[in-house]
Amino acid sequence: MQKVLTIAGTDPSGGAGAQADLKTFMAHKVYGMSVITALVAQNTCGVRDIMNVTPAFLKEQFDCVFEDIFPDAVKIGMVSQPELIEVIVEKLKQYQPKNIVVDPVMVSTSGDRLLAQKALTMLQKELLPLAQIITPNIPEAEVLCEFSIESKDDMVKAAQKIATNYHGYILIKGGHFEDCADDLLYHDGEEIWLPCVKIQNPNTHGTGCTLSSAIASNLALGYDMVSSVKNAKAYITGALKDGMDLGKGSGPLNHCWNLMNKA
Ligand SMILES: Nc1ncnc2c1ncn2[C@@H]1O[C@H](COP(=O)(O)OP(=O)(O)OP(=O)(O)O)[C@@H](O)[C@H]1O
Ligand SMILES: Cc1ncc(CO)c(N)n1
Repeated sequence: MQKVLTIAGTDPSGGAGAQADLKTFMAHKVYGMSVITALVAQNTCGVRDIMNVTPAFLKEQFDCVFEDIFPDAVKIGMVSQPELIEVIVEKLKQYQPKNIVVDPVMVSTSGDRLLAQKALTMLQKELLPLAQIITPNIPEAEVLCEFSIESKDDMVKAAQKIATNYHGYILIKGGHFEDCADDLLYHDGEEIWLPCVKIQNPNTHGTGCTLSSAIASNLALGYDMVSSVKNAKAYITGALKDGMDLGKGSGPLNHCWNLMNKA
């Protein structure tokens, strides 16, 4: 059984964060584990409050997992404090897991800031270099490349700029564009586009969490990076097409979309 760990914040309404990650792991038939960075009081309408764990408690959780059930892949999501990023960097260097996916979560779908400003430098300088792949959405890619992204050409320029400081795979997600949801996978000067028509579904809470967890699951299952990203894109597209509609805001995804027998 392949084991996958998420290091992330929570969502009590189950659509994003660690809860979405664990559902994604389950749907990929891998064994899911979670190290929690923060308790987040949120739902489909927005974030109300954040309670970060202490660095010491984060360390304990890390050791509990790695001393007992060593993961085949690790996905890192919301970490908003520099002290917590520091612990993650230290522990990843200590344990050296093979497949590391970093979703540089900065702002929630509802527009709430999830990354403290002073944590950004630490994220860019210390955490991103440890990842095999990073998965920024358009606003996050704009922060990393320091110019605004209006088109697919800009996505390529952004990836090229980010690649001057970061040498792993870069997946820039196009979900925030109006007319299409094409994602760009960039590595070593090579561009691979993952085209997708925009699905008319306002319920996109946790799409980024789900995509990065699906990539981690596929890497743990032994797929190479390009296949892992393509499989994950197919998974998120299927979940969006399912059209489940829960909650009063931007609703969550149905992770059972490919498991349910729809007669
Ligand atoms: N309406 C849509 N139709 C098709 N694909 C979409 C749509 N919205 C998002 N996606 C896809 O979902 C994945 C996640 O992208 P998105 O840009 O929404 O991430 P995100 O902003 O980090 O998500 P979140 O912050 O909500 O977790 C990408 O593959 C993107 O192309
Ligand atoms: C805990 C958490 N991580 C990530 C996101 C981004 O959607 C969110 N809303 N909440």
